Amino acid sequence: MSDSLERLYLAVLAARDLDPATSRTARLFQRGPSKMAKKLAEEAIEVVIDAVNGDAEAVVRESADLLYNLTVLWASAGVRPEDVWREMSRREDMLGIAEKLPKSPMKLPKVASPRISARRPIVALEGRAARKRH
Ligand SMILES: N=c1c2ncn([C@@H]3O[C@H](COP(=O)(O)OP(=O)(O)OP(=O)(O)O)[C@@H](O)[C@H]3O)c2ncn1[C@@H]1O[C@H](COP(=O)(O)O)[C@@H](O)[C@H]1O
Repeated sequence: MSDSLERLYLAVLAARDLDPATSRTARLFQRGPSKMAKKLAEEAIEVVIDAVNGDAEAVVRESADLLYNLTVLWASAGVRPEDVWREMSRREDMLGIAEKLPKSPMKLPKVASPRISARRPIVALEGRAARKRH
């Protein structure tokens, strides 16, 4: 999936300077981040509604629209796909999303693999405020 998103991101960057009269992407760049954010939010709501209605095919279509609008907003914000992949890897290295850690401190295996010993100590996060202490 990341390959598809990276190809789309490059296509969005290339379309930024096209004629807004013929390119939706160029039109979104012309109208700015608030319009991009509005479109992204609209697509997210469309995905939610279709999912609640159990319309899997519509969820697929709207998810593609959502990802398109997300890559446009990334480009506008100067965020690259690899920046997001790096953050996702960082979370994966912390044994999954921090909020999902067990409440008690993790007992790491006696013979830790190099990757585990290099990891920061794993602690349960009480909630969002705790996450700010990173
Ligand atoms: N991947 C996409 C892509 N996905 C979705 N969309 C557009 O986003 C729309 C979905 O959002 P909406 O449902 O809100 O669209 P809408 O119902 O027409 O409503 P409005 O946005 O017009 O208000 C679709 O109708 C598509 O026109 C896309 N438009 C462009 N791309 C790619 O972006 C690149 C640049 O294309 P251009 O923008 O055409 O230059 C190319 O690689 C394209 O394949």
